[in-house]
Amino acid sequence: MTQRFRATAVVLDIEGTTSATRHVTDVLYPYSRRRFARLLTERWDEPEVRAAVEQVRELLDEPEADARRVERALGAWLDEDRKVTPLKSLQGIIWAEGFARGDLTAHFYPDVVPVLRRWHARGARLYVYSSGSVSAQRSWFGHTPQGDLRPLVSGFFDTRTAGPKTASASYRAITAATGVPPAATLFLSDRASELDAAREAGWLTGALTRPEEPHGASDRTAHPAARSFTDIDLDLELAEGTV
Ligand SMILES: CSCCC(=O)C(=O)COP(=O)(O)O
Ligand SMILES: [Mg+2]
Repeated sequence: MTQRFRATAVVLDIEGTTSATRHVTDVLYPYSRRRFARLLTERWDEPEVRAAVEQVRELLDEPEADARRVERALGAWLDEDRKVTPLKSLQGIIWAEGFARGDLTAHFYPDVVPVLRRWHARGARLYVYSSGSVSAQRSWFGHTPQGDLRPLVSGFFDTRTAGPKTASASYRAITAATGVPPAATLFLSDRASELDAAREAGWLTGALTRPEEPHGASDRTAHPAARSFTDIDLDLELAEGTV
């Protein structure tokens, strides 16, 4: 069923929305898991690695946790698919290098890229908000089978720069950064808990209910539901009171 939204900006979730969860869990996750030990031993003193290690120690409440202990924690969080900021930061470092080397390629559902190009050409502003780090998001959009999609995107947000995806304050922080009124901002995600938080911040919401997605919102979600991007009709005429 086609869903019509009057919005000037669209904020995109990645996993389960633009892209297959399986590609993340079956390709990217094992790639990072195999490289954590080396990153933590050989690059322990790099500021980005150190900052993430300190966050891991805080979460564990173990200020002296060494590289082996940190690696074990990262592995456990991966097993549980915990979207924890330091895990995502360290994965982002590893993945950025993997994409740059040509080891990794992103996945986008076939309906997504033509629609994003069309929306962008018509003047919509596109943003990304994912649990994956901004560095991972840039690499993902920069290395797709459909080419480099980064020119389509006006800004990237993650749990470090905006906050947790299930907190309405995070969506308010994104609104402050984009300057686009909440009522003219559409968030597309597969997770009802994220959509609930965006709606609480006054955003428009669209649930992606792709049948092949394991965590996808059900068709009976409280949010307007679309099975693919071709079911989303974006009306770029500015709604009264949104400017
Ligand atoms: C390319 S970003 C890596 C994907 C990832 O690690 C992740 O957790 C995605 O979660 P999302 O918020 O996009 O559902
Ligand atoms: Mg998602």
